Amino acid sequence: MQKTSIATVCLAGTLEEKMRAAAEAGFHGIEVFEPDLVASPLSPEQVRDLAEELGLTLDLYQPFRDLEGVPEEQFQQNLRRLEAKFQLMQRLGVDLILLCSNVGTATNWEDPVAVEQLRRAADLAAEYDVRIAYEALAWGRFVNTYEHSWSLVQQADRPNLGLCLDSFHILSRRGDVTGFRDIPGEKVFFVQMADAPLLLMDVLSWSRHHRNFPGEGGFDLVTFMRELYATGYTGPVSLEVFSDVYRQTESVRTAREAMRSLQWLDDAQSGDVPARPTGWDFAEVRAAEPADLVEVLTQLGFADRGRHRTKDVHLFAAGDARVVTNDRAEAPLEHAGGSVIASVGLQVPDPRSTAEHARDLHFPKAWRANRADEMVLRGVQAPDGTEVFLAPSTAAAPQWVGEYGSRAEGETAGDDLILGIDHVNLAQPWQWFEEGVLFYRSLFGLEAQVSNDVASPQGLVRSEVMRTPDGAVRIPLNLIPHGLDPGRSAEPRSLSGHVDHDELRLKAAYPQHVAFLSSDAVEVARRARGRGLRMLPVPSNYYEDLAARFNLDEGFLAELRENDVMYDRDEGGEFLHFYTRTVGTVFFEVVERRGGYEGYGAGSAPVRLAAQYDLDRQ
Ligand SMILES: O=C(O)c1ccc(O)c(O)c1
Ligand SMILES: [Mg+2]
Repeated sequence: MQKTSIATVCLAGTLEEKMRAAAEAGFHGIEVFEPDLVASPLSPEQVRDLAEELGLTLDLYQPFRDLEGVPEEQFQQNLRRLEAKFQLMQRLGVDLILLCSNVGTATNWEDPVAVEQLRRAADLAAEYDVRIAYEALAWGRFVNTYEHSWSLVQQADRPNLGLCLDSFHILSRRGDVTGFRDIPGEKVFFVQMADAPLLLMDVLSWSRHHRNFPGEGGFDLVTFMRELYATGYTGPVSLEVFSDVYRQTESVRTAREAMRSLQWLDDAQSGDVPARPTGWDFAEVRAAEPADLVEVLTQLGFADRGRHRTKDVHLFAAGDARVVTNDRAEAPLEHAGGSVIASVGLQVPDPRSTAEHARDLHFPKAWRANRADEMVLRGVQAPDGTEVFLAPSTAAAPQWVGEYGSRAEGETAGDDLILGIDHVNLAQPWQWFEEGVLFYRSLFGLEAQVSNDVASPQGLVRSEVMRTPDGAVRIPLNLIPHGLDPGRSAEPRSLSGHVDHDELRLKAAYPQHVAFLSSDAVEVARRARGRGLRMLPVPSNYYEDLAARFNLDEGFLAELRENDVMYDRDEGGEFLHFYTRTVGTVFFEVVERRGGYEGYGAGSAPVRLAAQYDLDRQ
């Protein structure tokens, strides 16, 4: 990897805390963001000494604003302002300054005037051995593309005047990065990387609030890096992320996430794609009231495959869907009145190499005590605390199934209409949503489907599905809005080691679910009702709306309505699904996909959330 750097604006805390966090995470250097310095009690000399002590280089001083394209008198004032910064930079020991394209004070723009002023600024900088990196802000008044900034830099023709390429400014405007080929690498003085969710909003607000780290958003940063390296650029790759989330989360954790994002980008850019999971091995649900869980699973058609030889857990199975449940009430869950998807098992081609990859990315390990004669699954902890176990890909029943019960395998198969796990929906505390996206992308090569917002009575739930291209593994991540946040603070979770009791308790406060794939959802619902299952009730208004939206056969509609089964249709095919009552905070869904339907029942999620909210309050 090339030299790594991070802008202090990415991190929470004081300048000193930011610097310590960057060093702790292993960054080579930092960009000093001016407002952080101005607000710091440290003198420039002390900042310089602290950097040296921490082993950090000070790579860039930024930003300098609104210099060019102004009337001469104003320009002279700007030069004085600039010179003061050069003097400051000498005290800091920084020799590169970032100059943003003018966003306000330039009024009668003419390229030649700006060129001449950039040239004069560069000549002044040369007296201080300073270099200037000119950055086209996406909302620059006249210069807002890198092509334009490059044209001005070329015309100004000074060795100490070059470009800063910032992925956000370029990709937010759908810039064409193949144009980098026209720029010699040595004229790129600095590179700032940021990702962002693909939002439709003005670029300034998008940039100032919603940037995130590479791999957490929707930009094609892989192509960006390839084109950048093709110029021969060898300078630092720096992160510059303005984020409402990361400004308030623990800085060491954020810095580690930032470093991981660069590792992912480096791997991805060199064509290194992680081995993808081939399917679900199991889901583990723990409840304060395990008997309730057992009841719902049994009613759904799951067979009790017995207790584990040595642990207080039970296996329930139907088709290839396997759910492990706790036998005894767990104190922390009881306290929260909840339940939790404690872990999931993913089948991967080579668990050992996925585990090694997890270690390289510094994801904490998940541990389970095992006896010598038991199959050991390697595990890793997702940012939300969910443990993800790595099982070998297999078409047959996994080997560990033999550790349960005494009955011969296959004797109690469960309902034959249930085929396997379709998806596992994991609620994400707001401060770790982005980390969740990078976790599944960097470790498992999952891809993010376009996100959407789902209305709930307690706020908007942002939902983003991480999935394998073939759909074998789908993990919708739901960002829990503040209204639903049970008072969880942004306190750092332990960065290594086991999910502790507090962790479990907090996680148990969020609704999560496991969805099973079936070949006939209406029939599964009918049978389950026959066994006494309480479904999530669907209001009559929903079916009237369905009738209006789709020209459904009367009999079919009645069948859906009688069984509380919901319906959706798109170009690909049809979707039928229903939800069970909630046990603590976990519930189950049964889905049927007809044709090439790839969604999750858009339109039904708000109805589900409202129904659950209603039940919760009864
Ligand atoms: O939002 C800004 O003003 C701003 C400042 C400096 C940068 O490097 C940048 O990308 C944006
Ligand atoms: Mg920038």
